[in-house]
Amino acid sequence: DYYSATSELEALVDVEVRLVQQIEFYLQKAEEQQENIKRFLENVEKVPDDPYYIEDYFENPINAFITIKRLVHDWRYNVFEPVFDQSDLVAYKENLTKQLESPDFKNPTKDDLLGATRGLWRLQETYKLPTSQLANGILMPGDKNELNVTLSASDCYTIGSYLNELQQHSYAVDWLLEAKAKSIKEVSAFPFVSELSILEQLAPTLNQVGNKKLAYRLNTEILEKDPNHETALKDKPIYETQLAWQRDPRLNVAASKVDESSKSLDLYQRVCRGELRQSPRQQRKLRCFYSDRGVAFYRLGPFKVEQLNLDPYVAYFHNVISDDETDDLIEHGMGQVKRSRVGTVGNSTVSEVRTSQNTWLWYEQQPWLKNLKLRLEDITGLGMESAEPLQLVNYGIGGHYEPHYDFVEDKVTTFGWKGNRLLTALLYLNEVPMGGATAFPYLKLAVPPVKGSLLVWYNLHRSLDPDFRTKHAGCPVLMGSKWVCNEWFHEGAQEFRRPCGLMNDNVDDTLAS
Ligand SMILES: O=C(O)CCC(=O)C(=O)O
Ligand SMILES: [Fe+2]
Repeated sequence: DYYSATSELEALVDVEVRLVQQIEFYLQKAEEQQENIKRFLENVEKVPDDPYYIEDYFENPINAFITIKRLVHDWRYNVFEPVFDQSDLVAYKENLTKQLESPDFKNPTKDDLLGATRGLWRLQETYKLPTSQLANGILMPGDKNELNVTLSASDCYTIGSYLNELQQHSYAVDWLLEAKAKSIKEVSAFPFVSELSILEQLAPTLNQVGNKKLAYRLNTEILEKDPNHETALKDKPIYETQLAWQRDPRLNVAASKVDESSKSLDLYQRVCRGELRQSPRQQRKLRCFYSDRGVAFYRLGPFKVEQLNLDPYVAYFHNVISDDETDDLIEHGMGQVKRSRVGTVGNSTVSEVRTSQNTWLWYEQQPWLKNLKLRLEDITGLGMESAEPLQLVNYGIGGHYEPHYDFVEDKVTTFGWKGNRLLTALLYLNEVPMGGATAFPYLKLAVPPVKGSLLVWYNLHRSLDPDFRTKHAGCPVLMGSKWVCNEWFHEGAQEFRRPCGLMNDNVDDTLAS
């Protein structure tokens, strides 16, 4: 699909470039034809229509000839035939169809548009972006919108309609209202959407979200524009009855229940927005320092460590990988990534919980990754015998990964001797202009992506019991795209490197120096 990663999106530009070429070719032909016909008409208009002059005019045999020729010949061959003859158009249509259906020309589908709409909606919900701002191309307060992108009435209308399909009716109302306001202002826009079409969507949606009053008013507006409008006529008495009910307080039952899962989602979104963060008191013991991780090789060029949380231990290692390496990884991923799946091996599905694309890199098959592998081992102090291949991930429009644990419940069937995912090493490969932080809702921690830096944390306690405080998420990408690498170190074969403890809650200090 086109919506879950930006690498695929770039291919769309090619599609459009070719479409532009085709249509330009068509326009050029059509314009040439128009020019010819105009010139022809100018000549015809030179013939006097005043009887007094006509006689004079035809005294000249040449004029007589060209007039007759025009009627016998020119009108037919130079005007009617080219205009009415569709064979040029047929050839053109065939050419275009052939291009659109060729295997290297993947047309985006309705699902892509639904996916992109869902992405926009997710951004709007997570970052609390007002619809009118978003419709005018402003992502964050203070954003200057230098590219001057705005959405037209037709765009807003499409988003509204698709949000209805996605059952997000109250957001749909916002977008349709925006479309309505814009359609009144945009008189000569193309593509054009009529106020009536907008009202036809808007009135029932308002009804659905419980705003009966406005639904009724807009339904009346539809009838003002088209007194015989079938649906509006049918809906009118329904709205009237509902309004009468609403006015009766005995029929007014307000029920608002918030379920557990939406509460947890709300917590995550607040962390993504930066509304919830660690207090200075929580942060007071965090330090930044240089570390060679006990490896002589790094004595002269130590890592820059930034502690982000002490228990469970979460830390940033900065400047771990060079621009050349990040570029190589991204370039490698460009043509390879496929829609990400969630669930266990053999039992995974595509899901809106994780909208991104990814691919796996096996170290044995990619000798150029040898240095990176060594570096990851040195930093973590762990071995890669039981580790997974490197996972390369790309997030597109509104791409995110909802809160989850990296460990699995049934480690024996899933991973055998390799055991559970002990430590996550997350490498950030590019700058993300807005959004895309890695959020730990329980730790009130949102880690912004820093290009070339590595985020590490243990998913398991010293006892190898899962540490549920490590629940984390990839916040939606608000602007740009996000490339990361995941490396999961497993329990297997680490017994001397990270010896087990008897207690769950031994504070982990293996990474802390
Ligand atoms: O993209 C992120 O920031 C987090 C990714 C993640 O948690 C995962 O892939 O398991
Ligand atoms: Fe994760």
